[in-house]
Amino acid sequence: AGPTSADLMNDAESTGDVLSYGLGPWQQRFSPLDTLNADNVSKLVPAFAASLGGEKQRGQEAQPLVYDGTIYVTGSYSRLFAFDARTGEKKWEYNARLPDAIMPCCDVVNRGAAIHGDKVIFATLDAHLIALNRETGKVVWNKKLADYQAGYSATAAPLIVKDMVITGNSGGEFGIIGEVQARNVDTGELIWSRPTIEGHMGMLNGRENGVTGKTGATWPGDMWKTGGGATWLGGTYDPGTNLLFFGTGNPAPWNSHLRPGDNLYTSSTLAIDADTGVIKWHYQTTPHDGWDFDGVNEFIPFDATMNGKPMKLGAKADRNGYFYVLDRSNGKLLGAHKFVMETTWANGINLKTGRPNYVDANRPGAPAGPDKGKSVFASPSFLGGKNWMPMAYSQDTGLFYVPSNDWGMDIWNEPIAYKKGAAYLGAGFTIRPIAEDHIGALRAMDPKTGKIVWEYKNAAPLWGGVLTTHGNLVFTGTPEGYLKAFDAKTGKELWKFQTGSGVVGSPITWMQDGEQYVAVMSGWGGAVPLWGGEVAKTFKEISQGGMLWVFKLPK
Ligand SMILES: O=C(O)c1cc(C(=O)O)c2c(n1)C(=O)C(=O)c1cc(C(=O)O)[nH]c1-2
Ligand SMILES: [Ca+2]
Repeated sequence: AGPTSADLMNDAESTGDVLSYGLGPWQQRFSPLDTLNADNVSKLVPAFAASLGGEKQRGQEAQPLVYDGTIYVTGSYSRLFAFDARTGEKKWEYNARLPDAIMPCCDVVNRGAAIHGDKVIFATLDAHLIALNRETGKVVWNKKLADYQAGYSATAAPLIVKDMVITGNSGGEFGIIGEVQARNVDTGELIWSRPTIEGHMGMLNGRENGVTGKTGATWPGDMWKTGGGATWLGGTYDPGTNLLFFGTGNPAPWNSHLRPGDNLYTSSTLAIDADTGVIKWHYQTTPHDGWDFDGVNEFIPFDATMNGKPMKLGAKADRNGYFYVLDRSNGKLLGAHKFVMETTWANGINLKTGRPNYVDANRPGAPAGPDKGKSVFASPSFLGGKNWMPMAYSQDTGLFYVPSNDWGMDIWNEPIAYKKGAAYLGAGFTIRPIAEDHIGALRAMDPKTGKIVWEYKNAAPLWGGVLTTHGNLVFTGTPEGYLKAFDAKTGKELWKFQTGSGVVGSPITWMQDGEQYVAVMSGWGGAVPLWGGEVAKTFKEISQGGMLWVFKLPK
């Protein structure tokens, strides 16, 4: 019959499969396996590889799933594949056959699927949610999430909680309205929805379920009607508090002078009641964002002792360059630490108010008046101190492994008016490196002190997810084509393998036939080659690809 919702909640402990994005509802990306470890990882070799094929090979950001001898993985252009987990032979392929007019902002990516019972489910770039039969790849149901012609799309892996499939949306660069939807996993019918911008109505079981915030409170005039705040990275779930944690993206348009106010609930983390879709608390990382600092980054629950007290915590490495630690039961800020080289837009975060200490001179200038079109240098760049690529938390070392980037940008504002289905930025920009020797930096961060315990610097921006294991290992990929393994305690590089194209996917590990396997997607793409300015030019020689690589120790 396949995995149940209870099996999914147990995914972090069950090592014979990988049932969910992030390896469990907390998405710590921590595996208790240690058959493969810091002493023997240097011997790791490929077991097999499998191509996604297709004429157009682009950004492969997916995390594979493994269940009952099958690897399920999504590919660019909204495709889903089932491969034999022992041989790599293709079992079936589903291609969503997208309309020409889709409007993804940042490449034709997809980050993964979800499985439940006899179904495997994923979201598409034309904003549909599709459930396929796991064995055959045939469509069981197909639901429209939103209107792609208004700029909506979907790139995140769905999350399954209590027989509901929970999705975010994309389109913040087109003035869409961010939303979280919960649907019946068997039928695809909507159970509840929660918009993220104040003034918009939620739904529960076919009835109206409360307006999200008070109209006009933090947005001028009608700006809330096209306010952005996309939930484009999906969410995490804490069974203990029954809270879903969804980050929200940039306010629309980017030009902040057109929308004075905090612009709730953009660039925030929302804690949402899983049963009703009601917002229980929110924490806004960048109030009145003017730099495209989408706050979508994953909020990872973890338990730790702080100031001598055992606490239910959550951490988020934000696009704006600060690493936040909150009490996950109430959203109270406990710590905020810079994790990148520089944050020119703010001098730290005020722990009492929870607000950034803004450096006003480094906000891009107003579109009219004396500061008209004034360009400023800002760091991090709009692609972030950290973008979509998920960090990992080791329950052994107590450290978060954060895939981060050190870079800045020239950014200026322009006038803009909303037009359905058109880009809604009101800003221009060029990204620039800020260090001689690197852009990417994998950083091991102590969440209690904010101390960076070790770092690995990489020439190209890091754009792949991280995995850590009880074998004292940390895995991540590089645009230069390597999957690398590091010692989790010291950061020493222990192993690398050249996959033939940039690695921007998220690695996984599992036990099969008494051996520990590791798998990752290879295939360069995502936002950097499209939006990276000076940086994109430097790395334009990286080859495209679309391969699943699977590794194990020799027998
Ligand atoms: O506001 C949005 O709706 C939205 C969506 C997405 C997306 O769905 O991939 C990205 C962004 N914004 C974004 O700002 C961004 O830097 C970005 C990078 C990537 C990527 O996959 O490489 N997606 C997105
Ligand atoms: Ca965005």
